[in-house]
Amino acid sequence: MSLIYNRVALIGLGLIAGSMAHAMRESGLAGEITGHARSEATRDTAREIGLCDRICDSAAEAVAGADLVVLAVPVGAMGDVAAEIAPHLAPGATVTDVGSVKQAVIDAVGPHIPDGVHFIPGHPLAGTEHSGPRAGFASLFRNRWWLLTPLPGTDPGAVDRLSGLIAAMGAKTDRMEPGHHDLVLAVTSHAPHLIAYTMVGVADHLRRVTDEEVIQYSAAGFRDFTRIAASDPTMWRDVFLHNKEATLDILGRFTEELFVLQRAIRMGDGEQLFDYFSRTRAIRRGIIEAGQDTDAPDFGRTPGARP
Ligand SMILES: NC(=O)C1=CN([C@@H]2O[C@H](COP(=O)(O)OP(=O)(O)OC[C@H]3O[C@@H](n4cnc5c(N)ncnc54)[C@H](O)[C@@H]3O)[C@@H](O)[C@H]2O)C=CC1
Ligand SMILES: O=C(O)C(=O)Cc1ccc(O)cc1
Repeated sequence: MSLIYNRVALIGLGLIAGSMAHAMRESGLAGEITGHARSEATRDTAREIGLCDRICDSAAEAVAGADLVVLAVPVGAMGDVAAEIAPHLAPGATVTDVGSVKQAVIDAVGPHIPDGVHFIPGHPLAGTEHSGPRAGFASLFRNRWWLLTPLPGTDPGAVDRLSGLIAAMGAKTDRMEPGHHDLVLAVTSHAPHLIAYTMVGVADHLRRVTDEEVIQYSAAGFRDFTRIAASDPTMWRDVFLHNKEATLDILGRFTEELFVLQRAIRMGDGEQLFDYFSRTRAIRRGIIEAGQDTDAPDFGRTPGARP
């Protein structure tokens, strides 16, 4: 594959920026990659592992002359970073971000973007529970969605160029309205993370009573909860504070459903439980049959594939 941007600046050098650096280097998509992180320790680590071509001590230095700037910091830090880099952005450059929330980032970053610079908010739907400059890997985005939420009137050429970079890193792009993005992600990612955090908290209380049994004998479902609950606390604090309404809406609905099931258990209403679980099983099977879960076992869709 070939060069798409001459100079890419990565602000924030964690899992996502690191994975982008590896993916861009693997395929020669950027002429030069500069990087900056707020903490000296992170910059030192990034230098030590050769994450970028140049690690800069200031964000201003990193973005100077860049034709693509990627904001890869926690959602709550996006506005301050945008204010800091704004006077140093090159005319015609594109600024994108990778934040898990879109409307709040647009509100915080948008006002700082100078005329003649394209701002194209984005969100890769790919990640792990690991963070920091050593966490990134080139294949993170492969076969994953990367949503863009461009504002009306954004230069289509700039959006196509960024989409080209994302596709070259192996991801699939789609476009969405920011408010809709935030609602969809509240259902599919933000509320589930909060539920995982809560469930691990509950088990932690119980563990004191049951002498470590909960963790020792935990089956796969609970292990997944503990993996998710090990995610970066700063990042997730910011997600909930900046997608407050949608997350509270979904958690309200979740609580109502939970009470329905709780009552069915109390009343011994096996039929209601069975019907509910049959519906959710059909939803999961529908997702797999539509080929929308690339991680799922094959279930005989492909002739000759192992089940
Ligand atoms: N971790 C995940 O699974 C995913 C994260 N995201 C989003 O990507 C963004 C980055 O997340 P990760 O790479 O996972 O985080 P990370 O915690 O691995 O890295 C964040 C980096 O930002 C730096 N930083 C923090 N505040 C800063 C500031 N004010 N100025 C400069 N640097 C600063 C930190 O030093 C660190 O290098 C977040 O907005 C997050 O919501 C998006 C998709 C998946
Ligand atoms: O590790 C997991 O299971 C994730 O869900 C990763 C993830 C976290 C945050 C995002 O905004 C997108 C993806």
